[in-house]
Amino acid sequence: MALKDKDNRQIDKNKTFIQSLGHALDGIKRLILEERNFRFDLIIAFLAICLGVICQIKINEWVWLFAAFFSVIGSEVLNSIIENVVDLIVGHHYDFLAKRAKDIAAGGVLMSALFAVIIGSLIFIPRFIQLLK
Ligand SMILES: Nc1ncnc2c1ncn2[C@@H]1O[C@H](COP(=O)(O)OP(=O)(O)OP(=O)(O)O)[C@@H](O)[C@H]1O
Repeated sequence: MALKDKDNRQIDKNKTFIQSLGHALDGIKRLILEERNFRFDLIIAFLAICLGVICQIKINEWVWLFAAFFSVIGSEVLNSIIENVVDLIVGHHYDFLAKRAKDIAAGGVLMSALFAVIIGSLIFIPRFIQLLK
């Protein structure tokens, strides 16, 4: 068993896979509950999957779609980590380095979102054009 303090707060390493999994699921729950942009990404991903099923996209298109999805999710996760670590270090004070770190992290999210828009457009726009013909 991992060591816990009187308030049941664990600070040492996980001892079992189940324990690690529990904390990882806690992290995902926190992202969903606390990060508005993360929820928005999940909704967009769900709509893209529905559209992919309706349009019967090819296997290589599914691969690109999921690559785009996980690229956005990955950068959102990195962005959240940076925001939390910066807030932990700086607290509620204006700090130029804090601004720089958070703005760069947000820039990373924007770039991966752009990548996802390009992938989505390459897959779906030709099909919409086909439908209009
Ligand atoms: N301690 C700070 N010092 C200086 N600027 C800060 C600080 N905290 C936040 N900022 C600025 O405010 C912006 C918003 O910060 P915040 O922590 O609210 O991110 P956020 O709104 O949660 O980001 P996201 O839109 O990705 O969810 C940052 O991008 C940064 O420009």
